[in-house]
Amino acid sequence: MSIQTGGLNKISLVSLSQIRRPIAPVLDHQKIDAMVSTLKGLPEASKTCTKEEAAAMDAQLPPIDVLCVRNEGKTYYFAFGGCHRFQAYDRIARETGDDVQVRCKLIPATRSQLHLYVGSSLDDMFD
Ligand SMILES: Nc1ncnc2c1ncn2[C@@H]1O[C@H](COP(=O)(O)OP(=O)(O)OP(=O)(O)O)[C@@H](O)[C@H]1O
Repeated sequence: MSIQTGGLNKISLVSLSQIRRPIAPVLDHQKIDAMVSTLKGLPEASKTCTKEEAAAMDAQLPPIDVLCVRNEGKTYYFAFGGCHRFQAYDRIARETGDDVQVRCKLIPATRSQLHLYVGSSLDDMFD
């Protein structure tokens, strides 16, 4: 649980295709395999977390913190963490050919807060 979402209990579903991920991840592919297994409800799901954690997660991945920014009347979603969970969702989307719903904790943010993360690329974020 992050500092920003410690007090937010609500979990929202946002389409994978709607979430912008400006920063390229460094990945552990075994972890992604295990997460994909979790999403598919397969037994090897508990490889990268304890059995108790996996059971508590009820065959789901923990929600990902997603910034939610309003700009010119539209809502934009940005994620800077959750790299491995996104890769797992990406794989399921590729395999099924469908957009998938991502479990998120939405954090309302302003343009200037987003600027802290992306710097001078801010305007490119809303293309
Ligand atoms: N196979 C799995 N099944 C279910 N949950 C998992 C699995 N592997 C890890 N988790 C849980 O998913 C959460 C995120 O894991 P982790 O931080 O390793 O990946 P991440 O998605 O890249 O996130 P971050 O960018 O915050 O590091 C943790 O709470 C972890 O316990």
